Amino acid sequence: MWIGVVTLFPEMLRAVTDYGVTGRAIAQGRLQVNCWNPREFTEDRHRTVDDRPYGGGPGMLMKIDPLQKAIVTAKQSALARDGKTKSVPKVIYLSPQGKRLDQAGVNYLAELESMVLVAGRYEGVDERLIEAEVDEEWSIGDFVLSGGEIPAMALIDAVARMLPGTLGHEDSAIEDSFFSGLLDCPHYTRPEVFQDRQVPDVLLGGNHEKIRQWRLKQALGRTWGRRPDLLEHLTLTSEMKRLLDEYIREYSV
Ligand SMILES: NC(=O)c1ccc(NCc2ccccc2)nc1
Repeated sequence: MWIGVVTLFPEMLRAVTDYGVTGRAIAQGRLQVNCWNPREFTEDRHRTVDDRPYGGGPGMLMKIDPLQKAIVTAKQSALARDGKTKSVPKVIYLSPQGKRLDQAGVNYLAELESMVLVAGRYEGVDERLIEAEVDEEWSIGDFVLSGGEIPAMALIDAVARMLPGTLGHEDSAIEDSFFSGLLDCPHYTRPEVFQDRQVPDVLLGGNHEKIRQWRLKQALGRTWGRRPDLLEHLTLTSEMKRLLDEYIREYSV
């Protein structure tokens, strides 16, 4: 997948390009991340990228012209890259006003061939730039950050995990609770006893079917207890209903 990022702080993207699962996906050629800095597209002596809002009020907005030039250049670069037929990259703006990102949204974005992520700074951008250049607006949560770079990197990371060949153990994405719509089950590793706390016996037993059922029951129970709203959107199999009932009965004793 080809991802362009329009940002005033391209160095921040090293957090995903130089480390971990995302860094490996890039090293293995499964993911490309390129940055374009609006400041490189300014034409004034002071390389101005922000301006005051019409109507007054606190803070500044990103200037339209340098931002638009950066977005257009990123899109052209996506289309000019060598290789097979290319679709025009989707331009995505990260903002608190966007659609809430969840795993379903990540799965949808992971299917795209390319995208340009626009990381806003200051109080955001001129609405006419959004109308003229942005295809989709997404939010990683109901809170305001000082810039869209961290949301952009969160999106890149979540999408990169879904690319084929990224997760060594293919099942881990599928077992990812959010992939299944449930919260994750508890996890344990050595030592067997930590501060008098034991690892659940079933996990030491080696009976994979019992372990699968225990993990599913724990995931269902935790979702029921911590995020009942997630359960509302799920169709439970008869096995899931049985396991959740067991959990609730044990929980209520
Ligand atoms: N919740 C998010 O995804 C998010 C995205 C960006 C951001 N800060 C930059 C910005 C501020 C105001 C308007 C547009 C962009 N903060 C949070």
